[in-house]
Amino acid sequence: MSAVLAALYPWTKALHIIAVISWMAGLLYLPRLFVYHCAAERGSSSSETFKVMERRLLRAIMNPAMIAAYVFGLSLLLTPGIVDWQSGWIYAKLGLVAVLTWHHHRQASWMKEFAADRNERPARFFRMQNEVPTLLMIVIVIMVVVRPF
Ligand code: HEM
Repeated sequence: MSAVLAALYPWTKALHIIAVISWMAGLLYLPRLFVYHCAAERGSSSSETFKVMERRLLRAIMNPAMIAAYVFGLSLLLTPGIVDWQSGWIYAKLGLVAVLTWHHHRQASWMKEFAADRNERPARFFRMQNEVPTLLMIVIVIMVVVRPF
């Protein structure tokens, strides 16, 4: 098992990065759709179009990309010699990934509110929420590449 993971390491890392990029693209784009959706009248054809776009983005891209990021990320964790469990960066990274995952689920619950025409939040709220995954992504990448502690 360890030998297989070690042999596959470059591929696992490439697939992890591809999955993370796809997940981040969705986490950054879905709140933008919510911003425009706020301006569409309930029941209008544009509101219905936003519902379809939001559902497809979450179900067809974000959910599978998140699962793939976890599967390949966990495989990297199990690859011998990759993570030194005495260093702090890996705990910081995994903690921030947990916050990112929580944010993913918040976005999914907002999508359900829009789908049921029950959103009461203003466009400004979704504009501000857009900063959350951006900040998390910056710190996560610094943790895994710079490994400051
Ligand atoms: C989903 C849970 C995740 C787990 C379990 C995980 C775990 C890991 C591990 C163990 C590595 C290997 C480090 C190495 O090869 O040196 C890695 C690499 C990497 N991860 Fe993650 N990760 C996760 C999510 C993320 C997220 C959300 C991001 C970015 C927003 C990210 C960005 C990266 C990058 C850029 C690398 C490559 C770093 C390098 O060049 O060595 N990961 N990840």
